[in-house]
Amino acid sequence: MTAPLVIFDLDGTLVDTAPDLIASLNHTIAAAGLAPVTYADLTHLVGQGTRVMIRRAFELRGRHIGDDAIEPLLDRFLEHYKREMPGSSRPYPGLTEALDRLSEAGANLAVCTNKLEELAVPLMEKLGLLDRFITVTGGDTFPVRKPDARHILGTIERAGRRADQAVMIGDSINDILAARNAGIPSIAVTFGYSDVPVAELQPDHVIDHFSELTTSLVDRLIGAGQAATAAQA
Ligand SMILES: O=C(O)COP(=O)(O)O
Ligand SMILES: [Mg+2]
Repeated sequence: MTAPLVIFDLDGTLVDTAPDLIASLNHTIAAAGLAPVTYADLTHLVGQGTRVMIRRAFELRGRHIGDDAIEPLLDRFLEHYKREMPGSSRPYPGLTEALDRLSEAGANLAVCTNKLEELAVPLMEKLGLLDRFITVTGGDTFPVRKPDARHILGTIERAGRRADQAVMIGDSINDILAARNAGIPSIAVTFGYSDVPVAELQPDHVIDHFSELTTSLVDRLIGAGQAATAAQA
């Protein structure tokens, strides 16, 4: 079997960024007089990038915000988030061991996140993760983002690989839908920021800890995907 391409989501999958997202979001919306949001709120707000997160925070408080009004608030968020980076954000337990395991077995690793590239890349760099991945694509890398299949397919192309060699690992509906739309298998993690239990999203597999992310699991899911495609042909 050719070496797999293992594609990871970032926020809520590779790295626990919630405390810093909440701090920067609350700093941002305080400027508009909005009350601070909590971790429970964040699971409904995060997933579609910073602009959508700000808009959803306004909706949560019963306020509408137009596209033009978001831009200065986005700048306020970016300035705060970049200044504090990496703040208290840390890779999830067992991540580095899992990445070592996969790399030693010959897998290629990539990141497909809806976070802006200008935040995703330096965050990963500061956490010592960047060099492990052959490509990192963000929510603004292509004209579309997850759950659009083209975000994942574009990531696979940048990695120089094919869709039938890839698996997607994520924490939210955007990841599982994007994988389904791209026709690749998915693994959901239970420790991220989904607003529903991830099993309800019907991923191909669910893990509670990175110790469960083994090369045999990855090979099995990719092999099953290839078998299903062959059966349809
Ligand atoms: O920051 C977001 O809104 C989403 O980021 P993710 O795609 O890495 O989960
Ligand atoms: Mg995520």
